[in-house]
Amino acid sequence: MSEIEKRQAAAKALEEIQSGMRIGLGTGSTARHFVELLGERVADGLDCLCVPTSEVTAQQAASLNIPLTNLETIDRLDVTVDGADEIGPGLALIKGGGGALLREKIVAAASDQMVVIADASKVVDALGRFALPIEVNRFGLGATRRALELVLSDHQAEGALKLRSDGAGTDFVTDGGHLIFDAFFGRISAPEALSLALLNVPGVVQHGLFLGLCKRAYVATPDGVRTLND
Ligand SMILES: O=C[C@H](O)[C@H](O)[C@H](O)COP(=O)(O)O
Repeated sequence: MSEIEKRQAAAKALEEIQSGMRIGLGTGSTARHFVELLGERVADGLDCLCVPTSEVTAQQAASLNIPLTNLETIDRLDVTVDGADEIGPGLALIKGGGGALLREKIVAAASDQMVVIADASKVVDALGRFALPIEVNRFGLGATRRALELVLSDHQAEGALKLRSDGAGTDFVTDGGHLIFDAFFGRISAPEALSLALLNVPGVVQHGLFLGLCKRAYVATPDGVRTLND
């Protein structure tokens, strides 16, 4: 996806933002454009209060003087704008390619609406081509891995579990201090059942299937931005 298309999708989502709104700020290269554009509106006098979904987004937003708060101080958000790794039927999503899935899901669930911004390559007929991130507690990692392997086998995963590395030979650690397994399914035919099975593993903190959360997606194509509704 070109940066131009990411920005076009972000600009479309920005049209939904009105003064006084409480906004969840997503994470990733597409959400980054939204935060940048929101920062311009704030500089022009827009009144808003935002909850970031990662330390990276918090730093970006703070650098743009976007007013930030948290979910202890406020109960609900009007809207969350975030990217996605895959957008499947019914606007079911895979998220967490950047490791922010836990905070992203907490913030999306506390929002009246979740709006996703992406390019057309993210839209799929069935979820699972992108590896599903599964955030796990470090304690009991071997036991969690074995339990997850059973879940993968029950759900006909095409590949193995892979503990995410940070690229420098050490484990990737999330903002919450957890680790991530990436699970290669190929095709997820029963997302709801898979979600429940994963959450049933004691060491699993959260997974990157976002089901029933996204209300609208703005998908940038070379011919313009398409709107998908759930
Ligand atoms: O953990 C990261 C998030 O779920 C991102 O929103 C997702 O990976 C999409 O990122 P990008 O916009 O960079 O493709």
